[in-house]
Amino acid sequence: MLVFPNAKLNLGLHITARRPDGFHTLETVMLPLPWCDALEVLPAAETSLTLTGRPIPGDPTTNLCRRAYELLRADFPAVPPVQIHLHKVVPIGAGLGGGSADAAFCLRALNTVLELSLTDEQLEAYARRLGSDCAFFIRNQPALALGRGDELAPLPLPQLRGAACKVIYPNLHISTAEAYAGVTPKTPAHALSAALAGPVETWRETVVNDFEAALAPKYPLLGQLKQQLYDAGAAYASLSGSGSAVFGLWPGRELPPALPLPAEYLVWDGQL
Ligand SMILES: C[C@@](CO)(OP(=O)(O)O)[C@H](O)COP(=O)(O)OP(=O)(O)OC[C@H]1O[C@@H](n2ccc(N)nc2=O)[C@H](O)[C@@H]1O
Ligand SMILES: Nc1ncnc2c1ncn2[C@@H]1O[C@H](COP(=O)(O)OP(=O)(O)O)[C@@H](O)[C@H]1O
Repeated sequence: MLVFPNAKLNLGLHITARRPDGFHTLETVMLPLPWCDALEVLPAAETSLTLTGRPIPGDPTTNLCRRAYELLRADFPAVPPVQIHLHKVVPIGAGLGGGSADAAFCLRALNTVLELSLTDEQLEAYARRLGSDCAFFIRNQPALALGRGDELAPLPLPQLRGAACKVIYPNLHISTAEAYAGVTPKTPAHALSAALAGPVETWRETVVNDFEAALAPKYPLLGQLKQQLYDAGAAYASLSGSGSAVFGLWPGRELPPALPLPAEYLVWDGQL
């Protein structure tokens, strides 16, 4: 079975408290971004994971696809071995949730290939054990995320349907744990879902990603890229998640011409 794990964007992100287990509670809205990896899962004589494309840091045995399979095998010891191939496209350490998407799409593909008949609720429970963001990718629809980022409620965003979007990855890996460590949690001035109910043009004043201020002293480049997107006419621009990818939105409009950016940056242009 061949699937295409897509990335996500965060629209606003409030870090509201630090939990005793070291994780943080947050309020964010996530939406699927059609920038995709390719993942194939097939029954096989022996279990294997092969990787092509963008190099993934860390030991392949800790790859989230492998961990997804091991998690299911622990509960279903009779499942046959599988051959997994991941072609990595989405940049890593970008705030685009690429690894989390691979994990969730792998769980979904294994559910089909191994005929486990798990429900979305059950798949979300497995996904949560692999990472805070993973559960989002099981249903893979725009959602308000609370708690550790894994308590999800659908939040349709009709004003963004078909919006033009540009994502810039400035070839900079930001560790999620390090980014959280730099933020002082606080109660948000107003609820994110209320701010997002307004026209996209108002979001510049009302929708905030708390990681931006925390990362600004160390990475002034991120603010400069955001300004470049506004200068190119974006209705809204922001860091995604804990960065380093920055995106701009042009609802109901064409994308601007290519921006002057260093050759080593990756740019995704498309429609939501
Ligand atoms: C910041 C967000 C926003 O959507 O996305 P990314 O920027 O990573 O894409 C997420 O909260 C990232 O979720 P995810 O990438 O799944 O994180 P996890 O693997 O669960 O945790 C990695 C590390 O981040 C910190 N962490 C993560 C989630 C959370 N709610 N509180 C935390 O403090 C912890 O230090 C943890 O050890
Ligand atoms: N399949 C995978 N793809 C990407 N990263 C993976 C994968 N499996 C494990 N990882 C680990 O997860 C970390 C975070 O990956 P990712 O979700 O892409 O980050 P972010 O959401 O911050 O952009 C990486 O540093 C990598 O070591």
